Amino acid sequence: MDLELTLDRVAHGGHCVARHDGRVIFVRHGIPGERVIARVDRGDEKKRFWNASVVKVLDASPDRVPHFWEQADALKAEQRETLPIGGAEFGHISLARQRALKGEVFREQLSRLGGLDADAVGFDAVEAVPVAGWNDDASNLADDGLGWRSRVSFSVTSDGQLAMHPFHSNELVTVGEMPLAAQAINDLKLWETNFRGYERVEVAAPSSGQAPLVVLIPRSSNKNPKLPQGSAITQASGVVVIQQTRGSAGDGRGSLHTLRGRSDVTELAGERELQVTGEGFWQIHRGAPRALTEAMLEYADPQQGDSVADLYAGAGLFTAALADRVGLTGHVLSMEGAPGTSADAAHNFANDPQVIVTRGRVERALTHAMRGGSLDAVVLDPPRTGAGKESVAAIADTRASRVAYVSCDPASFARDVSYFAAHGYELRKARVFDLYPHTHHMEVVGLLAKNEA
Ligand SMILES: C[S@@+](CC[C@H](N)C(=O)[O-])C[C@H]1O[C@@H](n2cnc3c(N)ncnc32)[C@H](O)[C@@H]1O
Repeated sequence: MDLELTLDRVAHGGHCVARHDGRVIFVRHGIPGERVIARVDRGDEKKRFWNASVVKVLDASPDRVPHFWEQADALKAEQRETLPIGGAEFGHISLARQRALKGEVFREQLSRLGGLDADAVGFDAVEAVPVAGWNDDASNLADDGLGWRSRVSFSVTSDGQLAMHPFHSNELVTVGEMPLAAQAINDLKLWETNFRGYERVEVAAPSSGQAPLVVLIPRSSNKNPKLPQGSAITQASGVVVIQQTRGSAGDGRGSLHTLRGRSDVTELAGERELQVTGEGFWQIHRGAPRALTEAMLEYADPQQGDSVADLYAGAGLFTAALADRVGLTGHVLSMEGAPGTSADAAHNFANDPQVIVTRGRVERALTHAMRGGSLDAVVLDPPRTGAGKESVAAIADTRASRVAYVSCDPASFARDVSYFAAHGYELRKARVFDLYPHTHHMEVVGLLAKNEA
């Protein structure tokens, strides 16, 4: 069903809100203020909320620009009678307006879920981040929002072609480029290799300049995965297979074996080189490690001799900076839940006596690891779901006076801020970074400080 709609404000998740016959409709691929024809894609008569996607623009916003990627362009997809692939749902909006919309979402989430005014915590505007490695000169880089992804995950069609999914769809659309990905990933031309027998292909282009690592996830029917043939495979620094059981090798519920070359990549964290194995977590945007570390240090403000914790630490991006700041007289508790990634952290800090790498889930392991002791500062960087009540309570029990909270979801961030408030922590400052250009996602860094009664 096609409806003529006037699009109202932006909503979290990459939609504009519209109303029709008393019903709220969440519309993708539009811009607030536009008059459009939108196709309802999830429209059960009984539901109060519908989802729709723009198929024609009647009155365009001055901020509408030609989409940089034909396969993700909703209007071109309509002409081809296909669906646009997901992952670049803001590509039809100027970057300046994308950032303004993300700022509106942050304000709205912080107010609705955290009960706070973004102005009161010094939030001004979403900040652009140059697509540059830690030690690269960023002064002459174009701000076009392309080439930032150092990690990409592709699906595979049953006949072995690389593909991506449209939003909320099981359909697969084959791809022959990924404009958001780093040049090193596009240069591999993975789409020229046949990946029959595999379900997913992930690729990581490390900041050290090593050739990318290819991670293959086989179909459950593929009991004896073989090395695919193609130039992408010979150019990669390594090809590993992750046989999944219920989770992933990162979770310790899968097994990882190497088909060719290396099974890890080397990432740069300032002066340090960190090992990240297989599909272990590393910040996706090439400029994120530096931008987030600097913001985290500004807020956590670790001093020589301090005792601090890096929670949800991954392979140790923030642990590295904290270890250098607190020095040999300080202590860093680096806590990570995924066994493979925690093993990387143990390897990465084997020569730093001030770092204690602990594998465990923060909500259960932090209290045990603290044994009633206290900390000067805590850094946390949980997954999209946020920290949650139990972890926030355990963090509050450390009596840290400063908490630097790094988050990739403004909703779970705002919710957790309200949990922190119940323990006497106040959000004092917040910055928002555009680490996912052309998508609706954003990265928030907040400073929570203990109210001195
Ligand atoms: C957003 S990443 C941050 C990693 C690291 N700070 C970085 O910047 O590279 C979140 C990490 O938390 C881990 N994780 C997820 N849930 C966890 C939990 N309940 N307890 C501990 N770690 C968890 C994930 O495995 C992942 O490595």
